[in-house]
Amino acid sequence: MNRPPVNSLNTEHLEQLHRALVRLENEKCRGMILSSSSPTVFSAGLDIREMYKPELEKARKFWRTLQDMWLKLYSTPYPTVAAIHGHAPAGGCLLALSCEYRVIVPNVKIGLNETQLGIVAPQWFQDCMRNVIGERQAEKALIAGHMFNTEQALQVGLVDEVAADKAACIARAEAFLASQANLPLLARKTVKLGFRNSTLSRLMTGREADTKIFIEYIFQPKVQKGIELYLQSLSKKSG
Ligand SMILES: CCCCCCCC/C=C\C=C\CC(=O)SCCNC(=O)CCNC(=O)[C@H](O)C(C)(C)COP(=O)(O)OP(=O)(O)OC[C@H]1O[C@@H](n2cnc3c(N)ncnc32)[C@H](O)[C@@H]1OP(=O)(O)O
Repeated sequence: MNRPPVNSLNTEHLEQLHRALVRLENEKCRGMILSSSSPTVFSAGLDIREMYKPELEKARKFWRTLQDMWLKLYSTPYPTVAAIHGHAPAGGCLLALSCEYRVIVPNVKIGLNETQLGIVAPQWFQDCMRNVIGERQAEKALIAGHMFNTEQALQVGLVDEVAADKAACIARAEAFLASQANLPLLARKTVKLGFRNSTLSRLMTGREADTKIFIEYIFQPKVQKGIELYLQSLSKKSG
């Protein structure tokens, strides 16, 4: 990902990611490392500006593009690793959770923090967390909107490994891909999809309902007010 300063996910960036995933699949890619050009941020999650006073059709397109990208990422036939050498809140955490393996560096915060922002992580975000860390830990983390530090993320199983820095993180991600390289492709892909199918189907069969929930939620005046205040707090911080 290379969308400075924080790889926030707007419609255009989501489309780029989606196109890249389609291309990798068409080219029979043998593995992907999802990484960031930023030295300190993996992805800041959804671009909050896409949800602030949007036009209805633009908001719908934004959400459908996010759904398209995630459906592709979660179901890739090739192995995927997230090299998390920077913070990964909310949608950034979703990207990492959607890969098959996660390597993180020290001093990083990762989690589905939506509750803390006064919004609700969509059901499929929650499913991804549950699938990785289990029901009990996911429920606790999501209710609190908890951001895990590196040690906590390792302990709870949100990530698989800690590496010292970006170079080591990429090297460990490559080692994971190498460990998968000799597995029969069809068997590997079938098992992966078997595990992920119910989560994928839940969104695929309820896409329109999911979009409607998103639209109705973000168009509420009190939610818009919350987004406005949050945007102000973010830009004050950097100002
Ligand atoms: C009943 C059922 C209802 C279901 C309803 C479903 C509704 C679901 C709706 C939404 C779901 C949303 C999921 C999300 O992903 S929301 C996004 C959450 N993300 C965050 O909270 C992260 C916010 N950012 C940060 O914490 C930091 O920026 C960090 C990533 C840690 C990086 O810190 P730092 O390096 O110090 O950078 P700055 O904070 O100074 O930021 C630099 C500039 O980038 C802007 N920024 C940051 N994050 C975002 C973002 N997510 N979107 C847009 N812009 C962002 C920030 O304002 C700075 O901009 P500027 O320099 O112009 O001031």
